[in-house]
Amino acid sequence: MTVIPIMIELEGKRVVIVGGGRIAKRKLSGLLDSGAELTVISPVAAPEIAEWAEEGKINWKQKNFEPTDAEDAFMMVIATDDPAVNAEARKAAHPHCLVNASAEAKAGNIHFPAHVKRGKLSIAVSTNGASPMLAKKIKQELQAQFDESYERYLEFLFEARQLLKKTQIPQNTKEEYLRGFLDEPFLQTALQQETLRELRRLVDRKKDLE
Ligand SMILES: C[C@@]1(CC(=O)O)c2cc3[nH]c(cc4nc(cc5[nH]c(cc(n2)[C@H]1CCC(=O)O)[C@@](C)(CC(=O)O)[C@@H]5CCC(=O)O)C(CC(=O)O)=C4CCC(=O)O)c(CCC(=O)O)c3CC(=O)O
Ligand SMILES: NC(=O)C1=CN([C@@H]2O[C@H](COP(=O)(O)OP(=O)(O)OC[C@H]3O[C@@H](n4cnc5c(N)ncnc54)[C@H](O)[C@@H]3O)[C@@H](O)[C@H]2O)C=CC1
Repeated sequence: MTVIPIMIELEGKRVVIVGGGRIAKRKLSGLLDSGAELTVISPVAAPEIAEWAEEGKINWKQKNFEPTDAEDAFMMVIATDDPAVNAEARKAAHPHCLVNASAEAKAGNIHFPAHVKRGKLSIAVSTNGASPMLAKKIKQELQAQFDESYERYLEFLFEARQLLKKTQIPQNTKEEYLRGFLDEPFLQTALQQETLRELRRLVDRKKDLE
């Protein structure tokens, strides 16, 4: 059996986090910007979780987990320090629910990979639970290799590709351009801006011909 990496949109989806400790906080911090409807079930929670609840970013139900808390959950993150509670929560999950069992790599049906995000670029590293620490180490190496400048670079690549699509340049030439943009010098803002200006001119010329 092998695991398949996917990117997932959680906007408006109900995500239930069981437990409110260090691990629940870490998983939540990666979920806050997803637009998901986040609910934490835990009698006690880390200060940051309490703050997020006060700010209205999440719901915090200050109580022990009960099976009804799993109702309608699209995803569950199970992260209490009590194996019996974790097992109860897993059992309560709907068969179609995405379940992250943080305390047992073999249980559940999704893992969170270590994640480098640079704007539109995402690099996820997974060891399938063999060594989360190696995943973290590789993430740190990738963070150094793909520094913050990649965020702007991805915006450039996106815009340049959209503009190219609007020109009348033949497909194989378009692909040559796109490949060219992957060369090192295009990481520089000046060249990015100059290229976008030229592409905009090409698009305008096409409009003039129409
Ligand atoms: C299966 C998985 C399920 C899941 O959580 O999704 C899982 C499971 C478990 N982790 C455990 C321990 C640790 N996990 C970390 C760190 C991270 N763990 C993450 C993911 C995953 N951990 C998923 C597989 C990822 C993969 O390998 O592909 C990362 C990558 C992402 C994230 O957490 O978002 C994040 C790095 C964050 C970053 O990038 O900075 C550290 C180090 C640290 O905290 O610094 C330790 C202590 C050292 C050690 O034990 O190795 C234990 C034992 C618990 C116990 O002792 O009871 C289990 C349970 C088990 O092994 O059964
Ligand atoms: N996946 C990962 O990356 C890692 C997972 N772990 C595992 O995650 C588990 C949790 O670790 P931490 O967050 O550090 O523990 P923690 O002690 O900081 O937090 C445990 C939380 O569970 C809550 N809890 C206890 N009983 C509950 C109940 N009946 N209903 C709802 N909530 C309840 C507590 O209120 C507390 O907020 C550990 O047992 C460990 O096995 C540990 C390290 C890394």
